[in-house]
Amino acid sequence: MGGMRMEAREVRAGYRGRDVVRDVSFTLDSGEVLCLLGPNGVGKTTLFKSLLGFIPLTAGSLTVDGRPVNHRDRKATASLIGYVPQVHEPPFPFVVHDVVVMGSISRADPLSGPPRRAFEEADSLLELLGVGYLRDRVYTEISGGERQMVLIARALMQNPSFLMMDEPTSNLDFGNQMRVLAQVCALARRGVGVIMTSHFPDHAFLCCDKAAVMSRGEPFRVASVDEIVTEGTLERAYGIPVKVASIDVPEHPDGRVTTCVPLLKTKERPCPCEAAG
Ligand SMILES: Nc1ncnc2c1ncn2[C@@H]1O[C@H](COP(=O)(O)OP(=O)(O)OP(=O)(O)O)[C@@H](O)[C@H]1O
Repeated sequence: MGGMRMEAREVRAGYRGRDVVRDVSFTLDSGEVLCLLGPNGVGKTTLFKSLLGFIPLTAGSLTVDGRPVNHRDRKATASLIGYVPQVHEPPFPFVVHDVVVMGSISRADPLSGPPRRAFEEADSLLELLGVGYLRDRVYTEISGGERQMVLIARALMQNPSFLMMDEPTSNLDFGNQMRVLAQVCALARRGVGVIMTSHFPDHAFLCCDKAAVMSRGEPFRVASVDEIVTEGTLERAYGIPVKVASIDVPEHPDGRVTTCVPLLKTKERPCPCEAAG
């Protein structure tokens, strides 16, 4: 893999003639992780849908290594850009291994079905993500965190150069959120370029190289996480006071971590113990 560049230029997209996403430009190189933040309804999923070709661009372009991405060529696009949707429950109780194999469907010959090696690949991807034990379980009967890993394995069946992950940590407990973010880092180390959305600005500091905060009425800008995830940007986007703090953590490889703290007005609430006294 290695050494590819995705470039979005002045992308616009929306629904029924109304642009939701305007003038989105960024570059993403192999091995980079871009975190897309922004309030509910601002257009994160819409941007994903347009970059994945589910809805048309009304202006602008998407290229990889300077060549326009042709979404009509499904096979070629599938190996270029993979997609991990939000965790959902499918209508049928498929076995986990089959859900992963289905990820190879755009590569498959429609008459003969998935190639034999797809079955082995599905096994090794589940192992790689640490969930080999789920292989014969029923997808509807596993937890949200386990489902997320299965959906990542399914997307990786295409061996995509770039991966778009829509809220990969939603509905996950604290531990599983971190396990998924650790997998995002591992994918990037293996050369995959990742774009992920999150509702937690801390996630950008935890595992991303670049960030963008989509905010109504503000231009879209991608830059380093430190440049983008600032108190001013978060306050304007989310409408709450926020402190961005760096704290010393000797156990951390960098010795310091940065975290975003929402400033709730806790002083106005009496402490329960005071009220009791
Ligand atoms: N199929 C659709 N038809 C028309 N409008 C839509 C459609 N899907 C989304 N929208 C509108 O587009 C805007 C952006 O929605 P989108 O789902 O992209 O936001 P989001 O940033 O992903 O939100 P969230 O964080 O809540 O998932 C919203 O105003 C939404 O109502």
